[in-house]
Amino acid sequence: MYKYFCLNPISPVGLEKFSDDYVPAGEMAGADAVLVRSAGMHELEFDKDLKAIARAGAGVNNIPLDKCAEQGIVVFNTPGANANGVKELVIAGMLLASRDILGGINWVQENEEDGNIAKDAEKAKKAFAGCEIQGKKLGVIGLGAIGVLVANAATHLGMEVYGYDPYVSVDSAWRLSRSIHHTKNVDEIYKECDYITIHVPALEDTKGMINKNAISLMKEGVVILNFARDVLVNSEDIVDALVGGKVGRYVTDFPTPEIAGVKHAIVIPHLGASTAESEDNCAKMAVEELKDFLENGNIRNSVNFPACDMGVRDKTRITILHRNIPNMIGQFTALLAKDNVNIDDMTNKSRGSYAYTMIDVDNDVTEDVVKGLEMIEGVLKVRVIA
Ligand SMILES: NC(=O)C1=CN([C@@H]2O[C@H](COP(=O)(O)OP(=O)(O)OC[C@H]3O[C@@H](n4cnc5c(N)ncnc54)[C@H](O)[C@@H]3O)[C@@H](O)[C@H]2O)C=CC1
Ligand SMILES: O=C(O)CCC(=O)C(=O)O
Repeated sequence: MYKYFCLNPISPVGLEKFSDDYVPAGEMAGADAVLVRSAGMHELEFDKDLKAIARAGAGVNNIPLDKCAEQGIVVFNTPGANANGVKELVIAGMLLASRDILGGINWVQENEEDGNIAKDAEKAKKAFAGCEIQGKKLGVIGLGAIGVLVANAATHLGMEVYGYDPYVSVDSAWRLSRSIHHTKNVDEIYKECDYITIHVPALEDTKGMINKNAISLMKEGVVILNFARDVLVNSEDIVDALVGGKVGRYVTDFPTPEIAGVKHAIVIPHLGASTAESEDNCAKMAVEELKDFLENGNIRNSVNFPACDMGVRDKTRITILHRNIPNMIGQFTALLAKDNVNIDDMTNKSRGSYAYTMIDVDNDVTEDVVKGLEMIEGVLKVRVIA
């Protein structure tokens, strides 16, 4: 029996995929797995029962990845599962920034008692006029799951699209429309584009990337869209640029005290992935990843350990999360051989400082063998799935 704990509400469509071998836990302590959306986990303590955390979403800056790795806790995310939801809101954001739709709707609400509202609207509407996005230049920074969808959709709306991503994956490159101008220098986007949208993770080298230097290169009245993370945009610099008029509109999915209420900022309460479809997709993918890991030891879509897959388990499987250092496999196999445990199949994968070894064996595995494996310097967590 496995216990899972949801730190945020997770779509029941996903949770229904857990079999009767899984029970929801009332608290995190003692859970084998945690499901989370945006809840901050940096201040939490994890106990030794916790084996995996699944982020039902893309961004993992709310999870202490290194601390988890050190404790042998595998962290998963659900790449692409909410990308369409975000893409649609980015398109809406561009339209809200181009035409004063919100101002117009507010005007109607303020004048709802006006018996002459139809006639008065025809006079008032010039205050809410705007421009079209067709023919304008859009710069997309970050061509991953979301960036590619936004870039492709914008071409269908008649925009001229520039894309920048120095680490673009082969899959993303395949999906990207050929009409997109692939730039190798982000400054080209800053200088050329009327709309700039960022779709990169919050990392040390992306934090504050939109700052006064970047903004100084941009066109007067540029529209900046941020559906990635608040920290990517320097809040003082964006407020100054909005007040001074250099930035025409800043559309962000991340309310902060600094930006909420600033004129020409369009602030949305983190709704990018809040669609039934995205929530269901993320929850289903997260649950599938957890089940495959807990039942078979397979790792798919982890952000702190390597991908590793030995298929559906049909015999006793030993899984070892460990540091990526020499002579680990030699020590594991020597220890098993000493106890006459016959290895049927095994695999080892590494990623940065960490590695993972899966071993299928023909015999039962004794407590002594498990203790012996755990005592090997560099081993982080040992599990026997039988
Ligand atoms: N508003 C919302 O509800 C949501 C926000 N997000 C945010 O959007 C981000 C992107 O999501 P996905 O597209 O699904 O992730 P992804 O991992 O598929 O794509 C990120 C892309 O950014 C690129 N990148 C990394 N550093 C870069 C840099 N310095 N310059 C240019 N490109 C760089 C990577 O190569 C990758 O192609 C997430 O990390 C998350 O923070 C994601 C989903 C929902
Ligand atoms: O779960 C959510 O609503 C947040 C989605 C998000 O920001 C992400 O997937 O990175």
